[in-house]
Amino acid sequence: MIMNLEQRLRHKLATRTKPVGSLGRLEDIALRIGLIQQSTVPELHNPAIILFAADHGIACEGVSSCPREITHQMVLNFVAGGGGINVLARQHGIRLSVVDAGVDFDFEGLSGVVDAKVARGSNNMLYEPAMTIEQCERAMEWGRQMVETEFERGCNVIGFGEMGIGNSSPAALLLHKYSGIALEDCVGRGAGLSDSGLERKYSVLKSVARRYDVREPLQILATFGGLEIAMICGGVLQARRRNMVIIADGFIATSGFVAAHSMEPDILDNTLFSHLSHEKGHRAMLDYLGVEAILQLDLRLGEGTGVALAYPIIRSATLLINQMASFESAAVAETAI
Ligand SMILES: Cc1cc2ncn([C@H]3O[C@H](COP(=O)(O)O)[C@@H](O)[C@H]3O)c2cc1C
Ligand SMILES: O=C(O)c1cccnc1
Repeated sequence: MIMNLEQRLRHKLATRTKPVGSLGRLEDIALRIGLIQQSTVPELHNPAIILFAADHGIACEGVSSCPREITHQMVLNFVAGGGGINVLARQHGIRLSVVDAGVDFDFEGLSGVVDAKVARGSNNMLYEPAMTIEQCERAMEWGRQMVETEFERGCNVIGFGEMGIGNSSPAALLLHKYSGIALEDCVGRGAGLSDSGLERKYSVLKSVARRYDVREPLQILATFGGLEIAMICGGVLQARRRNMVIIADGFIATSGFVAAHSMEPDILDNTLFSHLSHEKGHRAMLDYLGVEAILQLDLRLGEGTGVALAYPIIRSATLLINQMASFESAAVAETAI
């Protein structure tokens, strides 16, 4: 009998020295990566996380519990190696690039920050679209270029992180606009809003949502998105083109995947979803995409931290399918199961 690739992968998993199916979702992950790479010996090389940072015009409407300056202060912290993502990327041997997608601060050529600044933050979408179409396209192009650089370095597994005070607002609006899910179910506390802060955020975002009637995917992204989210969107599209394994992070980064999915639904074939965030709309977001997350740790940080935490598990899946003995090679009786 001639088996197709999926059948061969399933057969390989079923004949490793373990009860059938006992590696649970790790088997699904191995299967997925095998299908992406069209190989029964899938391998991950040179893992990378690209962290895109940007400011947001909407942040001055009191939609975040934090002041805008934290965006650039955190970028400096990432460069110094002190962010949560720095710790996790170091721990797991993941290359981290930090990109100024549109921070309202002059880093003056600081080494360790890629200068991709399209603007000093997005516009306040309460009054005008967050980005012009041209800015949005430029941001997407930067995302593509950053991924291309990683591809040229031999990277075949990539994740995206974000930093940008106020960016849970564009993420909520993008989910609402692309999916049609009620805005109320998309808006959460972000970095830590109080009850009254959450009410204010919802009322501001309701005004924004009503202000524009745009339906075309790129227009939605330009109107309601942010520069770092547009870069993630462009990056995801390029990573799919280069047939990489793509790892999605939390609510905010995944909004870039929702945008990419609206332009090219096939990105889902290459994507693994690292974790279910504590942020309110994330479960609805994953349900909308029809996917399940690997981890559930109540993280609500972003930065790519979920990607870094899920990576060793994803890698384990490839090591297991490649390195475990088969019943035959180890002379273990298959009937033992
Ligand atoms: C110190 C600090 C570090 C962070 N790292 C990521 N975020 C996260 O929180 C922000 C989104 O939440 P909101 O929309 O409520 O502003 C983003 O910067 C996100 O990356 C942080 C937030 C803070 C305060
Ligand atoms: O899930 C996320 O990406 C998230 C949630 C809250 C704050 N920052 C990021």
